[in-house]
Amino acid sequence: MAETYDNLSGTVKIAMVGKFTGLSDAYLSVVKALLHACVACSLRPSVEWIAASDLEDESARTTPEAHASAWETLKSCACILVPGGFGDRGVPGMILAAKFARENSVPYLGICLGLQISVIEYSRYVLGLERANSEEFDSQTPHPVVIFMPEGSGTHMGSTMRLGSRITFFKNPDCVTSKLYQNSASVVERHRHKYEVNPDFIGQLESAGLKFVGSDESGRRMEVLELRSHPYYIGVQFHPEFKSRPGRPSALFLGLILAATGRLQTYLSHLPGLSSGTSQ
Ligand SMILES: NC(=O)CC[C@H](N)C(=O)O
Repeated sequence: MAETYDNLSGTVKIAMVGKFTGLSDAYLSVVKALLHACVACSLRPSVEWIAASDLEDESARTTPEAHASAWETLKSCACILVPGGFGDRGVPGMILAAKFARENSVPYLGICLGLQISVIEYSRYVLGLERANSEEFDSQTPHPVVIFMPEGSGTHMGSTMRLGSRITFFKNPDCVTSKLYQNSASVVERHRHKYEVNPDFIGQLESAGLKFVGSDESGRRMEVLELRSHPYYIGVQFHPEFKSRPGRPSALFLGLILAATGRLQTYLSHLPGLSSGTSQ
């Protein structure tokens, strides 16, 4: 691995947009997953850490230099990743980053909170539901597009969090996510969340172009979203970074880096045929 790393030629700039307050190893797995995916593409990752709050309009008034620099960095990156997180700090900035990615065809991967951010962004700016939000950030929102999961975790005692390995079924084998998981019909990935997409808004969001291509076995809990009219815009409720390994990069991180470097379509066209199996 070390030898391979030394021989990497190019660099790919990845914008990581998150809360980033204080020291945290919460993003370590994400950084490693990016490394695994980049090495598989013979590239070095250059991770640009962008504090989401610096992207917010408020920051233009209070800390104009940080605001300008955050936007300059975001615009210089080949792809954008919004990782998981809890709490409302930086959420408006993450929404702006997702909007920027969507409107400018910049490859985007939203993980857990990052998926929920995409749903809020799309609801506000495409459906026109100005105050759409997650109940986590605004319990009074008139448009709760992300809601608290009523049952929490039934199988993991003592926790309101939905945790651990669970299966996601792809509704349509033609979606980019299923293809990246080697054309699997389903995939097992790890979870860690309390909120989920509100099923009452799925119809509206899908009619407006945001497709929910993967769900749990009930079909009501959304696990994967894609924007078809975009080179790579994927949100996942699970955490694909936890199962990424050197030499066996996570499919969605690989997809992000391939899209960022203009190689995704070629890669997808060389995949094996449809399988009815589960990707582990
Ligand atoms: N791990 C996460 O990103 C969690 C997202 C969100 N805070 C939730 O609880 O659902």
